[in-house]
Amino acid sequence: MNGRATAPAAGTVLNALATGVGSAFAIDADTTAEVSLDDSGDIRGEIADAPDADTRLIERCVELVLESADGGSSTDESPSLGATVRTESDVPMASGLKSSSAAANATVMATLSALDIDVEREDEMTRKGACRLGVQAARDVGVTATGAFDDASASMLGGVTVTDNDRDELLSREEVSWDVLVYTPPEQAFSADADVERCQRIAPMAELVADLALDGDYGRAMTVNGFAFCGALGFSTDPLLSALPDVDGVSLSGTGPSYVAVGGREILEGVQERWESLEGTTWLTTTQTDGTRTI
Ligand SMILES: Nc1ncnc2c1ncn2[C@@H]1O[C@H](COP(=O)(O)OP(=O)(O)OP(=O)(O)O)[C@@H](O)[C@H]1O
Ligand SMILES: O=C(O)C1=C[C@@H](O)[C@@H](O)[C@H](O)C1
Repeated sequence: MNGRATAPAAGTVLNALATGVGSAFAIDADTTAEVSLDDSGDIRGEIADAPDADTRLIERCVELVLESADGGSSTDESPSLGATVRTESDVPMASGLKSSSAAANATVMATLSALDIDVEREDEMTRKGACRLGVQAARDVGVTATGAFDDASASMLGGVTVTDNDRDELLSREEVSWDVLVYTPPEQAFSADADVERCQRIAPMAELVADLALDGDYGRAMTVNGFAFCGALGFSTDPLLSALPDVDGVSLSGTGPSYVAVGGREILEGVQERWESLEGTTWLTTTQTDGTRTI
């Protein structure tokens, strides 16, 4: 009774902290989860290379899947299921690249796979249903401001999504094929610590970004988002300015500290040279359209 799944990280088009509407795109950098079911009654999480990191999110994901699969059929006499869950990730935690959504999706999918439940069959558990369990887990353990259904849906479904995080509703999804440049400074910014009140002050800008994103004008949407949220969250706009005007779009990703840019490959290589003079790491990748998969 083992399951393994991998989920992509994501970059931001629109941060949902201002209005509850958000938009994100899956990128080709993965978090993998391995779940092993047992009859211990305990759920124990581990994060590779981060022995002191908070494992409550992935433990809660396993717990919610077991509860929803059980449907209240277990009795006092039946052995209670337990599990170990271990994640391994290409992207650093709390860096703005949606590692929490990827970890939640990979864990939910790996647990479903260990239980032999197929998310592609409507009568069992849909992909969106699986995604909503991960969002619920994130809310339960307090690692998110809005639930982050935007990040979670991009990672679960692949492509670029626009969502209403107040209602966990998908407003649009499109498969895109972009080159992506990522810059991650050597620090962490936890979404749960972000100043939501300051973000709410830029709601008119967020509404404009949502309109652009829903029109498919993702590049300009990202750039407006970048300037607005760098201001609200106190991050430098220098990486945005050094990427402009050549890129199609550039933004702070999530609640920072990473930045993402999209555009032609050669243009991004030029921006990478400039971003490499900053402290931290940069890498070139692409968008991802398959979303979360069992492996
Ligand atoms: N690879 C992982 N394995 C298990 N749990 C993780 C992993 N990555 C993140 N988490 C959980 O998510 C929390 C960090 O969430 P947070 O939303 O701040 O980061 P993020 O998703 O990288 O940022 P953002 O939402 O800005 O993209 C961690 O404290 C941990 O509980
Ligand atoms: O925690 C949250 O609710 C969020 C965090 C960031 O990734 C944002 O980009 C996202 O829109 C919402």
